[in-house]
Amino acid sequence: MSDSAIEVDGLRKLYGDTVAVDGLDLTVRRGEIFALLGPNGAGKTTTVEILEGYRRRDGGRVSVLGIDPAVVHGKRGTSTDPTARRWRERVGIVLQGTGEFDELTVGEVVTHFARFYPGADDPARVIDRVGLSAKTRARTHTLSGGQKRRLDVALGIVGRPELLFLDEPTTGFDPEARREFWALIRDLARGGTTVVLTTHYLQEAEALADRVGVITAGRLIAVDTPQRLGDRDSALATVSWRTPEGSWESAQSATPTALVAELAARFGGEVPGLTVSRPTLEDIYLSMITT
Ligand SMILES: Nc1ncnc2c1ncn2[C@@H]1O[C@H](COP(=O)(O)OP(=O)(O)OP(=O)(O)O)[C@@H](O)[C@H]1O
Repeated sequence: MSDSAIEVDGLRKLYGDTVAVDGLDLTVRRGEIFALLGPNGAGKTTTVEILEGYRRRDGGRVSVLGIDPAVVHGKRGTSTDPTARRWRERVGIVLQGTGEFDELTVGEVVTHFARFYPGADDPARVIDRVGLSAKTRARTHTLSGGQKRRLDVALGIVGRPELLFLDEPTTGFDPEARREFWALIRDLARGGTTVVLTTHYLQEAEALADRVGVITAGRLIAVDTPQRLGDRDSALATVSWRTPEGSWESAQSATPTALVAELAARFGGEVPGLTVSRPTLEDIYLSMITT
């Protein structure tokens, strides 16, 4: 079995004259959490939808769990085509916001979706994992925005997928729900699930991803761990402190430890208001997409 869950080589997608994806190369390893970052319109959703078998491509080579998703395009999980059916059973998808199923309750919807998968998880357990147990009997149209999103996630994982796609999964979540969601995703990854997510929350990418990829104008311009992206780990540190007169000073340094030692000697001990910081993932990301 290949080490890669996803292999993409020279992917291209046009909408009329618009080049949405322009020769994109990407490898996602089995078992990793991979975050795709990029500005609005960069081509993330188009790329992910091609990988999910929901959109046709115009060029390039794509393999997802060993299958070209073009083969399953237009064939649903209930399809009689055995290749399409088996592949769809192995892939979980959380699209950008659905979460409403007329008069059905949360419990009914999750139980209904579970029937599509031979190895489905227990619906009650899944509802509990996404923090919706108290809403099991609630009709889906009565859920809040964040609760509908949790239901989307429940439907994405109820089939116990090998590979899970999450498109902006925590939009509308409150901070506590977001942290609970991160714990759930880490738990799935520990259990061997490969996770590909798109997000505009850099903090989310940093908290979750083993590697991040930055897409601009339909190309992948950088791939690395959140800690090393754009040489972040070797970027200059900013040291700030308060002077005896009460004003603030700061200096950039490649050797912040030495600078702090020097300041400590100068102050004869504690340095007032001392902070040492490196560029955040957001700083690095913004410098990448604006150059
Ligand atoms: N169905 C479509 N028809 C025509 N153009 C489209 C279609 N879908 C996307 N595009 C265009 O393709 C480009 C890439 O869009 P895409 O939705 O993949 O970007 P994205 O990175 O997911 O953006 P966002 O962060 O806003 O979700 C954009 O220029 C968009 O306008």
